[in-house]
Amino acid sequence: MSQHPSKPVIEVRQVLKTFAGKREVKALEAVDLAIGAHEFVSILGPSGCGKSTLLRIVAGLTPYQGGEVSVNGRAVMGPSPEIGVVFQSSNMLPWLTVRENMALGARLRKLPESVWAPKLEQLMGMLGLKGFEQHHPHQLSGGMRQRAAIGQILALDPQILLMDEPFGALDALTRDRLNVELLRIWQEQRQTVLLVTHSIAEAVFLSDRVLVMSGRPGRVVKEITIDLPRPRRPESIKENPRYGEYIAELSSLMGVFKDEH
Ligand SMILES: Nc1ncnc2c1ncn2[C@@H]1O[C@H](COP(=O)(O)OP(=O)(O)OP(=O)(O)O)[C@@H](O)[C@H]1O
Repeated sequence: MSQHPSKPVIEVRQVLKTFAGKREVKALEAVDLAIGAHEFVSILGPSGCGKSTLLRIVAGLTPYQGGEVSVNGRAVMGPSPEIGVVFQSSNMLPWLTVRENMALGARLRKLPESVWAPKLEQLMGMLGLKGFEQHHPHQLSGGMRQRAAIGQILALDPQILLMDEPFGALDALTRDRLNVELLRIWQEQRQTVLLVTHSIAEAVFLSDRVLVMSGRPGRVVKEITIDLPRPRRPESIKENPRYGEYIAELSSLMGVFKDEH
């Protein structure tokens, strides 16, 4: 399952994860996946099947009990600068401005301002945040806050982007717009992306491949290659008959699994 011809950047083999507690939860069982350089891969699966857990394991934020996880051929032992993680709600500090928040990671890593400042300028433009540099997070719309959160991560130039429902809290229109922006940025910078989403349309629009997980304990049970031309635009892609076929195939697969909680 999930074989990729080039040497994988992210490789997960037979990973097991059980949360201990009053009621033990077996979250993941024998998860396999491999993601090649510059690929955009999405994970779909019923609620509670372990998608976020899997992403956090790859990010080095959550330990696991069995199997192997490697990034660029090295076993994941903890967070690493080559990986940037974007969560559903932005983790910007409310007392800092947008610019200060976006510069924070670079400052903490003690990178010289001459390196990150021009990059920040470019990102502000790309993300439509010009003119909002001195605003505080609460002065931004939800969509802008999430753009700034993505900017915070991109400012660190990660080779790999892990995204957990980054647009899940936004209205449909804003979400569609940010998907277009994300794709534009990815087209330019070609990070290796692993995205967790609940939206079949989002997964099809953005991805090279979509992985479908089973209900808990989650496993990757299906992999669909999205063979749609790039660059993709929402208007033209929806006219492609294959788009509808992928949506239908994934909808029927997702219908098989019940949400678990
Ligand atoms: N820290 C934790 N302690 C105990 N159980 C946990 C913890 N984190 C997650 N779980 C459990 O593990 C299972 C998988 O959770 P996870 O958040 O990875 O699923 P998900 O597929 O991302 O769900 P959703 O789509 O609803 O966000 C769930 O049953 C959840 O309750």
